[in-house]
Amino acid sequence: MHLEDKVALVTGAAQGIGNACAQALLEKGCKVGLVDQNTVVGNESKNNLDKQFGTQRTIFIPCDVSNEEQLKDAFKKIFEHFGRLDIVVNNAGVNNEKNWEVTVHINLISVIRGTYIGLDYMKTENGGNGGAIVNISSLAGLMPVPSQPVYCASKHGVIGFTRSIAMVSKTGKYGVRINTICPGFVNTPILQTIEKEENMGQYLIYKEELKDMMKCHGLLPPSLIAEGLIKILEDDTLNGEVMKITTKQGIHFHEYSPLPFQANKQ
Ligand SMILES: NC(=O)C1=CN([C@@H]2O[C@H](COP(=O)(O)OP(=O)(O)OC[C@H]3O[C@@H](n4cnc5c(N)ncnc54)[C@H](O)[C@@H]3O)[C@@H](O)[C@H]2O)C=CC1
Ligand SMILES: CCCCC/C=C\C=C\C(=O)C/C=C\C/C=C\CCCC(=O)O
Repeated sequence: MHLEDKVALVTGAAQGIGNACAQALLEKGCKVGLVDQNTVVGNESKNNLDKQFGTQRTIFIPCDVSNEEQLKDAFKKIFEHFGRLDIVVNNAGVNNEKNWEVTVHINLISVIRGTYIGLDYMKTENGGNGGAIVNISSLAGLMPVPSQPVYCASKHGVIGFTRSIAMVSKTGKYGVRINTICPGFVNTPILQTIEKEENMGQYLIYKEELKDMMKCHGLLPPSLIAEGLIKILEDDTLNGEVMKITTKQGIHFHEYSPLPFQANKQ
């Protein structure tokens, strides 16, 4: 996809990985709908981006992605404001093992819903222009992490959903590519949650182990995840792929064995 003049919607865009993705999309000439529940930081972010790219290139929509009506309304506002939608980045996420249902709701259910709403706007049979959806998972979506069972489950779910819906999109000729990105530890405010009882609950005892893991593997800059996003968007051959980003290997793809229900077709 050629990114100049395309319109992107990024959830969790106020800070961290979402903000880096918005910045990278703007650098490529996109217009970006910034969606986040944090109105204060969201407005600050928009102001910062306005200084670099001008006031017309972004719109900030306050929205809790786990609220169906708010999420649908955010898509509608961004579509009506810019007149089209080409890219959706379902990035908003939390780490909460205490109030764990919230983690499933934000990290998995809202990603599924964001994908379905995105498809409604972009798929060609609905009169859309086609496009691309990128769902942000985690390396924790590919391996167990003892202190984060629900976070892990939500991220495994994102990968299973994304790979499956990507196949549907291909066979249904939706014209929309759907991929996922799995970063290792990234230097963003979410890492501070491992220090807090309100986030970790019974797993707070693992915080030193997690800190050691971070020290051992190192932290990725959010800009590298944005670089991975741009690679996926610009390469029209990618669909249903799981991009991994680590300090050791940088940007690379997870390799799977052929699927049983595809083997006969090849
Ligand atoms: N930082 C890391 O080490 C890694 C993060 N990830 C994933 O990347 C994504 C982004 O995380 P970070 O930027 O690191 O976290 P962050 O905490 O810095 O940023 C998350 C953003 O999402 C927003 N958000 C949270 N819940 C929301 C909701 N219900 N509605 C709307 N906005 C909401 C927050 O306000 C915040 O602006 C998450 O899905 C996270 O699980 C994946 C791998 C590693
Ligand atoms: C593992 C959860 C930590 C607490 C939640 C806060 C932030 C979330 C971060 C992640 O999603 C971390 C991603 C991966 C952790 C799993 C393995 C680390 C291996 C890193 C590497 O190989 O570079």
